[in-house]
Amino acid sequence: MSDNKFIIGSEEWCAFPALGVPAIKARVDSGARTSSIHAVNIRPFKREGEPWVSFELHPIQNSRKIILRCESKVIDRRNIKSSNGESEKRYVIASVIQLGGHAWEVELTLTNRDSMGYRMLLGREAMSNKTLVDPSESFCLGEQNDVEVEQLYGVKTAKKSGLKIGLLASNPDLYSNRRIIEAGEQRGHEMVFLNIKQCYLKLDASEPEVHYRGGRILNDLDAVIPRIRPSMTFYGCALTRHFESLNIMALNTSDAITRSRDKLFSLQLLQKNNLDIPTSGFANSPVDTKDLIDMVGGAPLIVKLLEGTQGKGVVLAETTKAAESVINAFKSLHVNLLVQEFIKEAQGKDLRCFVIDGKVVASIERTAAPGEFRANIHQGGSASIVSVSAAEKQLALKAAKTMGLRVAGVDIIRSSRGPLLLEINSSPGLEGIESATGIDIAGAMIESIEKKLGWKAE
Ligand SMILES: Nc1ncnc2c1ncn2[C@@H]1O[C@H](COP(=O)(O)OP(=O)(O)OP(=O)(O)O)[C@@H](O)[C@H]1O
Ligand SMILES: [Mg+2]
Ligand SMILES: [Mg+2]
Repeated sequence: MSDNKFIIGSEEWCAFPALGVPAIKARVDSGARTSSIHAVNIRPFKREGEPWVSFELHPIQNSRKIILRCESKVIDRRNIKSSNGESEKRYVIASVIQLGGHAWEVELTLTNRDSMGYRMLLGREAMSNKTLVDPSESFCLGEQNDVEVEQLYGVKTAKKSGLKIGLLASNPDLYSNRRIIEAGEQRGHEMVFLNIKQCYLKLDASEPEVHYRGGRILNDLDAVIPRIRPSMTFYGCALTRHFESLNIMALNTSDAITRSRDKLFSLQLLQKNNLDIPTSGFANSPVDTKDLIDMVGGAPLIVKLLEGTQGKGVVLAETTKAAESVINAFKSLHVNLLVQEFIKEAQGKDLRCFVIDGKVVASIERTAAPGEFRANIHQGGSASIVSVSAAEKQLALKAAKTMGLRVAGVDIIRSSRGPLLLEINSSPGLEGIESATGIDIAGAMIESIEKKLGWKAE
């Protein structure tokens, strides 16, 4: 039976002549049914009435130095479950694989394998009747070193190019947005400012697209940085989600942004994960106002609108009477509000920790203007450098992780019972914190994209 089968190891070098790929290292995995190959910026198109795709392939593991654009006829679209259990609809192509001296046609699904070690996975369907696997061996059909592989690509090597990164925002003149564009360009990338309102979406099972006013198609971006203002949350998150469905990386995902924009939901998520927050209460009916006030320890207390920013919806009620009338007044206007214990001992100060990729990259202390308890810069607060304790750092990191944010501005208030989380921002401003600390935070944000996409400067 196995007479004409040949043995392969757990990794092998393959080639796909029709795709213009002279060498790609594959992980051999008989536990996987289908084979897949790394593909980004996948663009479906029609050729002589038939469905085709063009895609970019970075054939070298953990590197984007070499980029090939490949084209192939599409033979199917299929739901594939990846190793992390998530299902994804993928294009399927057929191509002749060369392995050692052997060649035969295999099916490949196209997917972004940036987060995987290998740019290609050889599954059992492609092996059947051809090969036997010896998992204890590697490169049974010959090894190739980096230099040889790069030489093979020599002629085809695209000139070293940066990434193409879209900034999804509203105002290009804002300090934070200017800095992000500048930092990306400084690091050698092509930065595109995209006004969220001018993007529109094509929802289609086989050809999803994002268009920009005037008709330009934005499917060729490598990554997007969503900087969605609160009033644009719904549309901005839908747009970010659409980019994600095109396999374009979002620095913060639409899910995480949506989650963090709901203050009540965020607090629930934080307390569920045992992270300390000020005791807070939420009720539907004014009938419960009195008890709600008692529940958080009575006046003085804080009343927060669920949809406030820059400190605008945060009120300090000094007495029980004042608290009752403020709460009932808001209730009669049908706005959702949160009642919260007042952390008096913070004396109008709070901390902002800027978290990127599981690290606190910068922290400042904000101090409220005289006579004010809100430390927001927009309320006249001032920023200064501060050293934060290990416990405070831990709290900030856990909070960002709980919310699923790769980039987060975590606000912490120092109470007599330790640091408490106030809120977590998915589009934290850069001006106050960069000027107080002198740290290149915009650069660190771009670096996070580079890392995630395996891009390295020459
Ligand atoms: N429970 C509290 N006790 C004492 N001070 C508080 C409390 N909650 C908020 N503050 C103060 O009020 C400020 C604004 O509150 P918070 O951050 O919750 O509101 P915001 O409107 O969402 O602001 P942002 O612009 O940061 O999103 C805080 O930075 C802090 O200084
Ligand atoms: Mg806020
Ligand atoms: Mg705040």
